[in-house]
Amino acid sequence: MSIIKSAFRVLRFGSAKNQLFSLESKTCRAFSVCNKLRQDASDANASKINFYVDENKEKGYAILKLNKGPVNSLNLEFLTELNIQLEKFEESKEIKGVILTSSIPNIFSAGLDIMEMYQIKQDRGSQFWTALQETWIKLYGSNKIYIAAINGHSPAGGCLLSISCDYRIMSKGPYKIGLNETLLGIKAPFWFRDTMINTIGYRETEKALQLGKLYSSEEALAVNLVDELADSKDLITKAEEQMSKWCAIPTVARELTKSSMRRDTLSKLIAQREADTQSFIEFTQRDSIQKSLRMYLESLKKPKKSSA
Ligand SMILES: CCCCCCCCCCCCC/C=C/C(=O)SCCNC(=O)CCNC(=O)[C@H](O)C(C)(C)COP(=O)(O)OP(=O)(O)OC[C@H]1O[C@@H](n2cnc3c(N)ncnc32)[C@H](O)[C@@H]1OP(=O)(O)O
Repeated sequence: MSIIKSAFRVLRFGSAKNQLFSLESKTCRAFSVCNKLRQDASDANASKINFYVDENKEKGYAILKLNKGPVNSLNLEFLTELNIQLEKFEESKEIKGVILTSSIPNIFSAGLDIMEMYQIKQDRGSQFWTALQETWIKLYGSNKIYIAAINGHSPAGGCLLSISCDYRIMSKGPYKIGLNETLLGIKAPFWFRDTMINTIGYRETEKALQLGKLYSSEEALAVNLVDELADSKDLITKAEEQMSKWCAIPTVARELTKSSMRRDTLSKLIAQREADTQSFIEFTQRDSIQKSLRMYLESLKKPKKSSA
């Protein structure tokens, strides 16, 4: 816990502001295969391998594979580890860009870990929310090139991760992506909303957020929520091709352009991080919200109907 607390302090008070101003399936063929891979991911998780990093310094980019079974849900510990890794990328002279993907079949990320909000406690809740803010600031405000290779479902916080990147390629298949918070009885935070507006525009975001819409991959492409679709087997190759293209652009000009496009959205949260954290705690502690979260958790835990 003390490691988390010190990392939390570094991340909380460390580089976020400087960073801002310095820059600126296909479905598994058989359930048994899928379950085996899931189990492997869970085993790796038990030994605390929550993500893998594959750095190709010659080509100038890294592949970051989320690996926190079963569904890459974002809890405090995972976010803290991710933030440390994102900081390492940011400081690297050799790495120009990162492909963000998942090693778990059919799942990019299930978003925030609902257990972090259910029966929330002030102390941990604040640390959790601050770590999430930090992840977003680091990703959305990064100087580096981030390409999301979305290999499966990507609801809510999973969608936020991908729309914080510079380019998104999604696997063809029965996958869903979007900000579905209203379906959980909660309102998407303003910085989730604004990142979505910056990606798909105001009107589409207004509809999507009110309805809690989860887009199929084809629908996501049609509204520019993702930039490209790929067969699952080609996803990483396509992301690498795209990365090479982005890496070939003059770095400073690209960074300044990115920074100028994203500065206002980032500044809004940076100016009110503590108030945003407090709102999160107050809002999440409400009885009505806790009731919605409990019902949602129960619905997730219901035994799945056999597809046979
Ligand atoms: C005045 C007020 C102002 C307020 C301002 C601030 C307010 C702030 C409010 C708070 C805002 C928070 C924003 C929230 C963002 C989020 O990200 S919330 C999380 C949303 N995520 C979801 O809805 C996804 C839920 N999961 C799924 O739909 C499916 O699991 C899946 C991803 C499609 C995968 O399906 P499948 O492969 O069939 O796996 P499952 O069997 O469903 O799941 C496996 C186990 O994982 C558990 N699980 C799934 N998702 C989560 C999760 N997000 N958190 C925790 N746990 C999860 C699931 O229960 C299964 O568990 P077991 O049954 O124990 O195996």
